[in-house]
Amino acid sequence: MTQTAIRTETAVTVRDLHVRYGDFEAVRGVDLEVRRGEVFALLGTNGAGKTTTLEVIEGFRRRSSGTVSVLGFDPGTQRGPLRDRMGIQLQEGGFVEEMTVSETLDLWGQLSARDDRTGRLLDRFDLAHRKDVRVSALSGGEKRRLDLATAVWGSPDLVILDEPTTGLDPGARRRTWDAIQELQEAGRTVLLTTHYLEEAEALADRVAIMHEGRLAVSGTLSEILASRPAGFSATLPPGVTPPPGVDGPHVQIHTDDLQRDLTAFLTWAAAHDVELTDLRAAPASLADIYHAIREES
Ligand SMILES: Nc1ncnc2c1ncn2[C@@H]1O[C@H](COP(=O)(O)OP(=O)(O)OP(=O)(O)O)[C@@H](O)[C@H]1O
Repeated sequence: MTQTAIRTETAVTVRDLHVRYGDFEAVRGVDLEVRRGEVFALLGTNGAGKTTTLEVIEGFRRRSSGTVSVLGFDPGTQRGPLRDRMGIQLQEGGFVEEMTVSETLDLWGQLSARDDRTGRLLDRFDLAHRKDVRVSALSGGEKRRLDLATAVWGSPDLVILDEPTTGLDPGARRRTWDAIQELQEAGRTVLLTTHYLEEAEALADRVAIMHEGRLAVSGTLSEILASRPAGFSATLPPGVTPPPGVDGPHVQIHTDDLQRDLTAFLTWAAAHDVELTDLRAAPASLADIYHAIREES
C-alpha cells in the first residue's frame, strides 16, 4: 500500500505520552505540539525525559500509551515513509569507525532519498580539512559535527537534534546555530533539545521545559517570560531609610507588575530626594524560570 503524507499545520503532535522503563515511568503525560517551520527547543533537567520523548517521536522507542503524529504519520507503526522526510542527530552517533569523514557522507548520500553534496556539508560544518581522516580519529566535537551533517543532509522537512552543540567550541556552536537558522529560513521544522538556555533564547520560536517526566511550562519565550515575576534593583545612599516593606540599602524587588512598582519606587526616591545608584530593571530570564521549576519540585 502506498502511504501518502497528510498535510498538517503541525509537524509533531504528542498527546498524553507515557513511557515506562520497567517500573520506572520516565515520561508522565506529555503534550507537545511543534508547528511546521518553527524551531522548537525542549529544555530540562538531567533525566527529565527529553531524549526518551525524542526517541518516541523518531520511532526508535515504543510508547507505553498516548498518541504521536509526525508529519501526519504514526512513528510507532509508519517509520518507513517518515525516514525520507526526517533528519535525526542522536546524542551518540553510530558511524563505522574505519570509514573516513567524506566516505561516511558519501555513503549517507547513497542511502538517503534526498540529494545533497558531501563538499557542501564538509564546508558548512568545517570538516573539509578532516575529510580523509577516519571517524575513529575524530575529536568529540568533530564527530558531533559529522552527526549534524548527516542530520541535515538534503534539508529534510523535519530535523530532530538531541543536544546539537554539546561539546562544541564557540566557533562550531555558532556555525551550528547558522545551520539551524538556514533550515528555518528554508521553511524546515527543527525540534531540538539543549541544556544551553542562551541557545534556546537565540534560536527557538517556542520552548518547553521538562522536569521529572512532565512539561513544566511551554510557549513562546515572551509568553513564558511574562508568566514569571520581573524585577528591579538599586542601591540607596548610606543612612537613607528605604520605603516601608523594602529592604535596603541594596533594594531587590520581584514583581508581577514591573511598571507599577518601579514607578512607585522612583516616585518615592524623587519625593525624598534620594539619589539611586546601580538602578536596573529586567524581565524574568529563562534561567530564572528554569531554576524556579527546579526549586518548586
Ligand atoms: N533504557 C533505559 N532503561 C531504563 N531507564 C532509562 C533508560 N533510558 C533512560 N532511562 C531513564 O529515564 C529517565 C529519562 O531519561 P532521558 O535520557 O530521556 O532524559 P533526558 O531528559 O534526555 O536527560 P539528559 O538531559 O540527562 O540527557 C532517566 O531517569 C533515565 O535514567
